[in-house]
Amino acid sequence: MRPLCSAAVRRGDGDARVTDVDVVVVGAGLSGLTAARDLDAAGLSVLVTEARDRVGGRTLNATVAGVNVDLGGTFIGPGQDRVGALAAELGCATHPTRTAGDNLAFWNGRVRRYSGTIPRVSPVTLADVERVRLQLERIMRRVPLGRPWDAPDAAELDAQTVASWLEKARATAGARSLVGVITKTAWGCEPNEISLLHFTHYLHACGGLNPMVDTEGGAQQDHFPEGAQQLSVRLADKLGEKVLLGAPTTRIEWSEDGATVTAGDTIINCRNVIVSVPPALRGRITFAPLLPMLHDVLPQRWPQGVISNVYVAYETPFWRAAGLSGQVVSDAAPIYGTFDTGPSDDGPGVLLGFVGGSYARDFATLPPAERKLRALSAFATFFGAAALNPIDYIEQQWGQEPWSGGGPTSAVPPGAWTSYGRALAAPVGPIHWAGSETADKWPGYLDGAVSAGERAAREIRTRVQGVSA
Ligand SMILES: Cc1cc2nc3c(=O)[nH]c(=O)nc-3n(C[C@H](O)[C@H](O)[C@H](O)COP(=O)(O)OP(=O)(O)OC[C@H]3O[C@@H](n4cnc5c(N)ncnc54)[C@H](O)[C@@H]3O)c2cc1C
Repeated sequence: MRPLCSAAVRRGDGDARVTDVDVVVVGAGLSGLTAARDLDAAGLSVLVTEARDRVGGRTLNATVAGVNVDLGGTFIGPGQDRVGALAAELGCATHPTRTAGDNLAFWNGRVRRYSGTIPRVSPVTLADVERVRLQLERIMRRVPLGRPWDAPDAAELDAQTVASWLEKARATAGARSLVGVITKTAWGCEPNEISLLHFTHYLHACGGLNPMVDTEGGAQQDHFPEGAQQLSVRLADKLGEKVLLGAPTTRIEWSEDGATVTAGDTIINCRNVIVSVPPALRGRITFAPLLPMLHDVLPQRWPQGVISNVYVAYETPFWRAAGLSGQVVSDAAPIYGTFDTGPSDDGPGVLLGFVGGSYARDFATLPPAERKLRALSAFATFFGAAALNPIDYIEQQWGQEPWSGGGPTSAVPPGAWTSYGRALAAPVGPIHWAGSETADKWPGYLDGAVSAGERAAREIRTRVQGVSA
């Protein structure tokens, strides 16, 4: 089919600008921009409407003491082929995350050194964590990728939280705390907030617990020295005027033949729409007519977690001289996990810390000076008094970002997948769904954002150009 017309925005009679394109993509995060890139390359006219005045969504570059850092999505690892291929194509280099030296665990009020991923807090806890991991991975193999509701015991898995399952499995307090650190940092929630079906589906989509939590050989293996937002910035640069910033989509009127999208003061007539915002934020868009019931209610049942991250910079990475990697796992608020993302032994030294779950909700309400004090105190508990003298400090509260609604990803509660999951990625007439959370592999990650964008673009090409999906 011929493209409807060029994507160039033109002025209408009144204040509103009216334009026609083949496809409107709502959201200029990595997923939406990947979809737009593919459709543009396939000869379809596209317009990306973005609420913020920047691209990249949950990726955001910043500097601390002059060093590039990521305030959002940061790491990539083996098996994340789609984002790896995109990074290579766009010339976005990656760098191994620093692992040299011992890790630290702050556990039951004591700091201990260890090597590897799982902190050796006690032999009993270690053995129990392994037992729990094996049980969870046995369950995950029953949960089909992209169709968790088809698991033979889906209803049972979706009727319990991770916390209630741990209790039933008689997990030790140590194993429960460790799973708690994982839910706080991976989903921004507590174990009693997400369903076991969601947890095990996610594990399956990542290839298991170790690929998800490991640094070497796992999802934290590499990062982008120029920042992960560069992926979106470079995609947007190629799309040029086809990306409209500061234009929140508020209304989508649709029929089987097409849609009219209202984005800021621009009204766009199009043949198809891809909505790439986090599932919870779909509910802020008025769809006329109303979406089918499952699609309409889903945003209420797909909440984002809450996470904040902090970066502290020092003259030098003094912990390296003490034989430490800069990685910490902690069972106590405010900082549950840290990484060393500094450039070299000469300095500046840079530590990233994650504040997730229920404490992140409290943390966000504290005055900025108090937040900084608490974060520095935690770093000092881990690395000693030298951590109280930073040369720079920055932080990001994802729970207070209106166009993210939290982060890092959706913390899906019991009952949601089995009741509404079928509507997560299923198109409705001309409306298709992208966004990392709709991916079958690595959902909630940069890789999932890319593969979901690619899948949504394929769906549209099948519909419009008859290309096989
Ligand atoms: C603190 C943190 C750490 C993370 N760490 C990692 C990591 O190490 N590795 C990893 O792989 N992933 C990580 N992630 C997750 C990763 O960043 C996301 O999965 C990914 O960036 C999501 O991309 P997306 O395009 O699907 O969604 P988003 O990035 O959320 O993009 C959606 C876009 O839609 C826009 N939007 C929303 N509503 C509207 C509207 N009504 N109209 C128009 N535009 C709208 C938003 O402004 C945004 O630009 C992390 C995330 C956070 C927050």
